[in-house]
Amino acid sequence: MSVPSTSDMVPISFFTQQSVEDHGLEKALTLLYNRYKDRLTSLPKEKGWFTETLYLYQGFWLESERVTSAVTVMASQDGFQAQPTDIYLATLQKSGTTWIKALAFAIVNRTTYKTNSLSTHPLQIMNPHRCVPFVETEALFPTYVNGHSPRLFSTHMPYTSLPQSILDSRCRVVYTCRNPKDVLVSLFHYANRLRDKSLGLMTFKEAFEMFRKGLIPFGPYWDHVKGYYMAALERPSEILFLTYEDMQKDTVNNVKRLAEFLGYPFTEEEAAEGEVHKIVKLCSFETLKEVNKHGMVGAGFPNDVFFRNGKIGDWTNHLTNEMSQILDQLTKEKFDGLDISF
Ligand SMILES: Nc1ncnc2c1ncn2[C@@H]1O[C@H](COP(=O)(O)OS(=O)(=O)O)[C@@H](OP(=O)(O)O)[C@H]1O
Repeated sequence: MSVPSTSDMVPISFFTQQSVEDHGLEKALTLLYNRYKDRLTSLPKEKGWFTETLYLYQGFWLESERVTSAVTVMASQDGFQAQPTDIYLATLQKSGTTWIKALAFAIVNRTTYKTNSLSTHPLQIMNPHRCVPFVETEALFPTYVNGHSPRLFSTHMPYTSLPQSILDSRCRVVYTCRNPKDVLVSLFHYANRLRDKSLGLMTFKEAFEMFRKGLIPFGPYWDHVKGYYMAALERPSEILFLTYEDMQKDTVNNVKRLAEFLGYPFTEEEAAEGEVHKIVKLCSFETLKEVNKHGMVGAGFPNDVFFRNGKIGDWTNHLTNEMSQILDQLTKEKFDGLDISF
């Protein structure tokens, strides 16, 4: 896979083979682990999905040593500096992170990366995860070095755990959530592809039991969603709350809404030229899956792992009636009084 040279617009991503080799991802994670291990040992623990351990930190379960994990969250809280023009794309894993990264990147950078010259568009060449870095990974390797604005970041951190500088900066935050039953199914397949080989494969029953107890990375699911939902109610001009399902059902109008919220509304001229549709197509599951058939995002993360089937409702092929009812009941209780539907 050829990688375009770094420009002012694409952040220098540590998430490339080259820089992983140069800097040593494992070494960086080990350094962070050593810095925070005293804090980790005092935390409640459970079995992880990807690694041996999930730690309960600030009310949420975090894996031990991964790119987005307890130690990278702690390091971000200690050192991450937000800028007022930053844009944050927050999600729980498997809720549409890759898709929203592609859309936001394409929208914000559309004058530099034109949808008319698709063959050179970064999203036709590399994974959306390489175009938009995680806040959590800034603690490992800073990615924006050219004073580029706005900086686009994603994060899996719960609202209440965001670095204080993000909360204080009043930057724009986009939160995307997804039906918990589809999140569970997606996470189950993802974990079985990526978890430490020594742990063996998970059964779906095992995954379900952990999910319902809230034991997922950055979970409980319901608390994560509710945290951002409440924040969006309080600060609607700063936090946009989207669902994966709405995005699927009416992609065009939600992309327009996203562009407006981000401060990059489509002009009438662009609308007449079909720019919205071009961006929707560029970021569609089918297009991105094809681009990402081969290669790696970075060490241990094949490009194709982020594109499974991209549909609403695959849970019907995995959950028994009883499992479905249990999760429906939990969702009803936890989201009581909130206007969230899938
Ligand atoms: N462009 C686009 N459009 C629609 N759906 C998409 C797209 N890209 C990825 N996907 C599907 O999203 C699921 C992966 O979720 P995330 O991107 O949040 O995963 S991650 O947190 O970044 O690991 C995963 O869902 P499942 O297919 O149900 O497993 C992906 O297939």
